[in-house]
Amino acid sequence: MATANNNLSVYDKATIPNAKNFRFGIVVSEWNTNITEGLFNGAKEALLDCGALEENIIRWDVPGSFELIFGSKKMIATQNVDAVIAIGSVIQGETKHFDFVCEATAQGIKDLNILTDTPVIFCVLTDNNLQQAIDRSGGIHGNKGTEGAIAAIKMAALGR
Ligand SMILES: Nc1c(NC[C@H](O)[C@H](O)[C@H](O)CO)[nH]c(=O)[nH]c1=O
Ligand SMILES: CC(=O)[C@@H](O)COP(=O)(O)O
Repeated sequence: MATANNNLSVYDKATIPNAKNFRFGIVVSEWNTNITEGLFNGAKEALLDCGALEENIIRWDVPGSFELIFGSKKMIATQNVDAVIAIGSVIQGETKHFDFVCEATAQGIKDLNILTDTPVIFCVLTDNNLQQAIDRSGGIHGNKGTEGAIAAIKMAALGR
């Protein structure tokens, strides 16, 4: 189902585990910060709404989405978190750089989910233009940050 038909911010709290006993790392890319701040706000609000404690939400900033990989790896290694939300916004420019950044970031985050025991949520928008990013970071299609937070809670609770 395309996002256009599926609001990213809709969740039923009755189906979400309580997050009060979990610690969350959120690694945020500084590229397109107007977008990533909206994603972060959506994620933090959803975590708190589902019972997470403010002191159990650790935020680190990294230069770009490619650096989400190392930032998430270091967050896992040093901060004793139950899940990491990797937040980025990649927007198509004039060259093929978009393709390489998106692919490398997705593959790197996938690798962390294989190589570590801590779930890393891929909360990275990969948009053709700024409007698509705006629409998915608190706009008409909701907030992928909210979606990422719910995924992080569910994955942190997996097997508990
Ligand atoms: N163009 C975007 C980038 N590019 C930067 C890379 O993510 C990386 O920081 C650089 O290649 C140095 O390693 N990053 C985004 O997050 N969003 C973009 O639109
Ligand atoms: C995703 C990118 O790296 C891209 O926004 C950079 O823009 P350009 O391809 O015009 O150099």
